[in-house]
Amino acid sequence: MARWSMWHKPVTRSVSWIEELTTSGGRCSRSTVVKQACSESSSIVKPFSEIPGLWKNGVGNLYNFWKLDGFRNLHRIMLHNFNTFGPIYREKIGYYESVNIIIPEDAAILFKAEGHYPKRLKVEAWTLYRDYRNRKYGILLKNGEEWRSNRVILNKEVISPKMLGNFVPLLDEVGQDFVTRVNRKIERSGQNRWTSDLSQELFKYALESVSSVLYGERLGLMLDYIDPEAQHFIDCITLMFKTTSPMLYIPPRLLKQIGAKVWRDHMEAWDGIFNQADRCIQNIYRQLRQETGPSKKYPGVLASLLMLDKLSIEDIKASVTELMAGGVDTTSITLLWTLYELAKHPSLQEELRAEVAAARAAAQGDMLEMLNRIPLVKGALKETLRLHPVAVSLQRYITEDIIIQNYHIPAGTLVQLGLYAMGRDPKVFFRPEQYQPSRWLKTETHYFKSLGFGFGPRQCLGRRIAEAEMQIFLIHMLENFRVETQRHVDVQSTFELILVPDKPIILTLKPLHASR
Ligand code: HEM
Repeated sequence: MARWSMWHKPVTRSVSWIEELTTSGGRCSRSTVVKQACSESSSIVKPFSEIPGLWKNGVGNLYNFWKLDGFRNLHRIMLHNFNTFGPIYREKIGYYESVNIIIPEDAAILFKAEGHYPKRLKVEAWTLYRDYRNRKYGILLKNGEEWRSNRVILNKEVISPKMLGNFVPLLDEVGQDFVTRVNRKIERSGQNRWTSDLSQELFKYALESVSSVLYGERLGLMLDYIDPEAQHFIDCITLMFKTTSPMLYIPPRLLKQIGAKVWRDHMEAWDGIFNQADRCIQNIYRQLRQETGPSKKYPGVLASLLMLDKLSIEDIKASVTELMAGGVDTTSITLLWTLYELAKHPSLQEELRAEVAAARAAAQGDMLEMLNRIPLVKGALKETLRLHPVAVSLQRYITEDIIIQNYHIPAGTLVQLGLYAMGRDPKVFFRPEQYQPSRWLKTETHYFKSLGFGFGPRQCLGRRIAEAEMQIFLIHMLENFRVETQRHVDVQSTFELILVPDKPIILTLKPLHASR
């Protein structure tokens, strides 16, 4: 515990160096200043080898990790390690080696050292699949200059605020259809309510939303009969994530060689994802070639990229597939957690409902305008991502030497910010166990605290789509239904590469208005 109380002192020093660096007119290189600072204060900067942690025996650590069911408990193990070692620790599990940090100010130092081509942990299972099937890497897996040149083009079509006007009407339509679907379920129940594990419904909502933005077309997942291929795609994404986590620690090449089931399942999952994405992409490509004149309607991200003609078709296909795969479990699980929290906090739910009603009245129903008037709804989503982040950690290979918590960390090291641990740390968030969306409205500093979508040029490419999709969903749900949950059901997270609920979340939706 003594370590914890020392946290903030050295951090202030490190940050002021970085501030000095960034305000020095850019003439002095950062590494030079760090080196200078190192030599001036070498008595207090401790070497890399002194960082506390378990990093000397990767195989032994892997065995212990496996005994602790670490493949599913990674987030809890990280939390425990920060409690044991303090705000920085080094670890090696199997062939995976990293330095882990938790303090927002240290995150600022990390991201300042990410370089021009930020690089995350390489997920070898994903690259091995593409190499094996001879498929191109998309934006998620590319690195270096190729990543940057692709990302600059994709940014304009996917994450630029200008695109929101195109995305919102498409997402709004899906949101309205979800309400109709829930009303149908309520009607059929004959009990004026619908109680269910909503996860499958939310997967469909998320896939319908992201596909509608990517392809400018609906897949029809809000209808009673749905295409079995689309359902298969959803199942494949879940399987793909689940089978990735053990392969973070055991080399997938080895598992492939011995024909391990986890590798075979992983291949099957990616095959299903690529096949469905190929079908959607070919369909739009065919339509585009048959079109005669320009259309006023927004054609979707894929068609826009094809018409722009700045990326090769293979690059477009690879990135659109990754956008489609990245756009399902991420938003749907965040929405599920949000509904769960709102069900547990009925008066907060009423506050949000009142905010949405006022926004609807002030914006006269204009959805784009409404999105500017719902700060508490946005706070609720941030709060969900604080307590239930999709990613356990953010990672970067640093491109220059840095000093964190008075330890020297050499360039090339994989440094991870423990997002889950940070969100639950009482030194970072006041009463972290409480779900309080209003904490994000206060003027107190949120410096490097809201990192659910990552940070900087390598942050989540789908962020704009995800945020709009989730805000629109909550607007429609709050306007139409009251969400309730069974009392005393405590749901935790489990690690399946992304964090997911460890048991079904059963929710009851009750209509606010009598059916017409
Ligand atoms: C609640 C929803 C979501 C969360 C919390 C989330 C979170 C993240 C995080 C933490 C990263 C890594 C960022 C970094 O390293 O700094 C990421 C990357 C990425 N996300 Fe998301 N994501 C969400 C939804 C989506 C959606 C809807 C899409 C697609 C439409 C998407 C596509 C991507 C892609 C392509 C990348 C890789 C970008 C790159 O490497 O340049 N995500 N996401």
